[in-house]
This record gives sequence, C-alpha cells and structure tokens, in this order.
Amino acid sequence: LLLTIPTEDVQEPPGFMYGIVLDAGSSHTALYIYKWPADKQNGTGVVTQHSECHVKGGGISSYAAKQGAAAQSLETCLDQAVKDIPKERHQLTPVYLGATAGMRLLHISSPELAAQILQEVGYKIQSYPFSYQGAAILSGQEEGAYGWVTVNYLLENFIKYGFVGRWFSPGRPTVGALDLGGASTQITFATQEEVEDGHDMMKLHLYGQKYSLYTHSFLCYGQDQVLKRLLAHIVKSQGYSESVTHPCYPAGHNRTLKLNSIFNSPCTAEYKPSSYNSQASLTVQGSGHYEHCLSNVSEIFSFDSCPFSQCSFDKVFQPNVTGSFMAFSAFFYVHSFLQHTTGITVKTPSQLEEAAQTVCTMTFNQLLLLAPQQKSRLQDYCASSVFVKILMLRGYSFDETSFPRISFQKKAGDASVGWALGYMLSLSSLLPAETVGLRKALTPGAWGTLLFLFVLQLTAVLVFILLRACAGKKKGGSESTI
Ligand SMILES: Nc1ncnc2c1ncn2[C@@H]1O[C@H](COP(=O)(O)OP(=O)(O)OP(=O)(O)O)[C@@H](O)[C@H]1O
Ligand SMILES: [Ca+2]
Repeated sequence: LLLTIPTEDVQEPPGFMYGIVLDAGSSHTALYIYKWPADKQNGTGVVTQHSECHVKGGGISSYAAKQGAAAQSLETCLDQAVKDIPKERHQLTPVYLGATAGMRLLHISSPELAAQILQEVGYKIQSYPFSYQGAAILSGQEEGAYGWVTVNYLLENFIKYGFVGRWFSPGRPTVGALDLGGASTQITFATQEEVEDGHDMMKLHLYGQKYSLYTHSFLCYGQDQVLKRLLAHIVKSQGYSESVTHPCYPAGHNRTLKLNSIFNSPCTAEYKPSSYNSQASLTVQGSGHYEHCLSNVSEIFSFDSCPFSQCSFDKVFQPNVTGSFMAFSAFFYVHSFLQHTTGITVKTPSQLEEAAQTVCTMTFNQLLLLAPQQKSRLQDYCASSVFVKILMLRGYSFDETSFPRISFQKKAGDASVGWALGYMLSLSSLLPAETVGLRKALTPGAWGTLLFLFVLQLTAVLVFILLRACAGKKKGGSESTI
C-alpha cells in the first residue's frame, strides 16, 4: 500500500528563491545569481548558480580618482540581474556586495576614498528593486573561510542527498581552498594540528559538525601586485636607471611604462625611491633567463626567521598541508596556460618546474602563436608561473605526495569557485549550525486512508481470533459429551 499510494513533497509548483552576490575584486567585479527551491527546508544543500555577469573594466578600487564611476560600472550587470530574476521575486532577493584586496589596499592608502566608493556602490545597488544587505570589505580570514565553504558545499562534503530521500553527512574529509587573486592570495584547510597564531585559526560549526580551520591571506601576494613588486624590486636592484633588464620577460621583448604605475601601490612602498618623477618613463627589456627570474621572484618572499615552530614565509605560521585541495582563480589560469602552451601535464612538482622553465625560455612570438587571444598577458606568464611554483612548493610546502592532490579548476559543476557562494550561504539562513532532518510527508488523505485500513485490519484480526476461540470452545464441549 505504501508503495502504491502517491506521496507528495510539495503542494504547489516549487518556484525558486534568488540571491545576488557582487564579488568586487581588485582586478574586476563579478555578479553571481544563485537560486534554490522556494519550498525546500533551509540548509539542505540545494543552492545552485543561476547565472553570472562580468563587469567591464577594472575593479571598483581602480575608480578611486573618478567619483561615481565605480557605481556606474556596475549598472550593466545589475540591469542584467533585473532581467534574469522573475519580477515577482525581485523584492525577496537579497543582494550583497563584498570587496576584497583592492579595497583593502585603498583603505590603507586612503580610508576616505575607500569609504566613499563603498557608499556610492551601496547607493547604486539600493536604486534597484532587490533587498539590499550591505556593501563591505571582507577581511582576509573571511575571504579564505568563505572560499573553503564554497568548495566544500559544491563538493557536497557537508551533507548529501541520499537515494532513500534523506539528507545525511557523507563523512568525507573536507577539501582545502587555494585562491590566487589580483592583490591577495588565501590558503585555507581543516587541520588537527595546533594553530600557533590565533589570527589564522577559524572554528566553524556547520550541519552539526565542528571544523577547525587554518586560514591565511597574504596581502600583496595576488598576481598583479606580485608582478608590480617584482618590477619594483628589479628597478631598485638595478639602481633606478631609466632602462632595466627583466629576466622573466621573454627575450627580446620590450616595454615602456611610467614609474608611477609601479610605485602607486602600498605593496611597492619598500622599493620606492625617496624622490622620483612619477611621470618618468622606464624601459623594460626582457632577457628570458629562467634562473635569474627564479632568484628575483624568490627575493620578494622572506623565508628567513620564523617566530613559530614552522612558517610558510614572511613570519607567518602554517601547519603542514593535509588532504586534497582545490586551487582556483589565477592558480587555475596559470596552470591551464602552462599545460596548453608546453603540452606538459602539470601534476607533480617537477612537472610544474619543467613547464615554468619551458615558458620562460619561449620568445614572445612563440607564445603568441600558441595563445593569440592572451596577447596582453603573455609577457607575464613566466613570472606568474615561477611565482606559483615558489609559493606552492617552497612557501606552502606542497611536495611529491601532496601536490598531486591539488585540483586546479575554476568551476565545480555549473558554479564558479570563489568566496561568493560561501558568503551568501553564511550571511543568509542557508547554512545551519545544526544537522538538518528531513522526512517524507504523506498527504492527510493518504494518511487517513492508511489509518482507516490499519484499524479495519486490526478489527478484522480481533474478530477472527474471537470467532476462532468461540468455535474452539464449542468443539471442546461437544467432545466431552461423547
Ligand atoms: N582569463 C584569464 N586568464 C588569465 N588571467 C586572468 C584571467 N582573468 C583574470 N586573470 C588574472 O588573474 C588574477 C586573479 O583574478 P581574479 O579575478 O581572481 O582576482 P580579483 O578577484 O579581482 O582579485 P582579489 O581577489 O585579489 O581582490 C588577476 O591578476 C587577473 O588579472
Ligand atoms: Ca577574488
């Protein structure tokens, strides 16, 4: 009967709820729309990505000098969101803006400008029909932790829907998250080891499980800022002359730039000359010399003196890396460029080194033939690859065993990997601390019928037993008379 009676989980067609996150990164802003079935119990792992929109131009912090321009840059994507989300859901749709390292840097150099930009983008979002939930600068720890939440939510490592119609804890280990942005980089993973610096520790309570995370964000170690710092270091070490040799640029490749474009960031302050003409031109001449590139990139890290039992670099504590990792954003771009241009499958530390070395010795024209659509970035891939190699192998200490357990990807299923999804899940009620129990429900009609049939069956059995007993007595009585 249970098999034949139709059960219903929903009384009406489900419909979706929506949520929007604007990821205001240092190099660009992306708008993500997420959705989940409107009737589903909170927290049951059903949030998926509906669509995404990439804002043209730079990150919001790059519009510091132009009042109103940062807000205006978001219009196209916000207009798109109005079209992507059904009209009747607009007012129920929360919208969050989170800014990362570009705004952290602007906050260092000019807190007033940073506040003004946040305010103007906030006003712009509020002019749309959605439910505005604020515009904030995320701390490095938040950025790392939300990235980790996204990765593990998408991999269904917190809870999973079983075929018997119940959510359960899959009991799998979680996966670490490695994010390489334009201005900062984050490493986050669950660890049993003691985290010696309290700033790098985060405790999360999700779905009835406790997670102890190590997370650290390195400001000025995002790809764009590293390239800037490398140039600044080269300019300084070659005596601030008007023309410098860059060992990580392809041999024979030249470039001219303004000194201001190197020294306009707090990340290059330590290399800045005491006085200089910001409009002066600098000629950079590539030499494509792998060994020199390696030593110059190594010099922008500090590997000496550690106040803890062990450090990654720059006096930052790090426990041993453990388990699997997902590496996204520029880790993915660099990894896929290396594999595409060199034909080497980069799965081990030595393959990473071999591929980086190969790219560093290629000429600009060789690179252009292999990746013509990336013309403006080609000069930087050798430096970025060498940086990724040093950061992962010497900094984070991934080795022959742990490196192959890193998966380089920008998407998991249909969703982009980054902190945005984890941010929305955490700020809304979609990520409960306690475990969720969900049962199949019967419609009242079916429940009543079953109850009636059960009572009927019970009565029939009782009547049957009673009749049998009576018949037995009668039989016994007639026997005694014989
Ligand atoms: N398609 C691409 N190919 C290669 N590199 C890219 C591509 N798109 C972006 N990048 C570069 O990758 C780096 C990281 O980009 P991403 O968008 O993750 O940074 P962001 O979010 O703007 O920065 P942050 O997280 O530090 O605030 C940047 O240096 C960016 O210029
Ligand atoms: Ca980012």
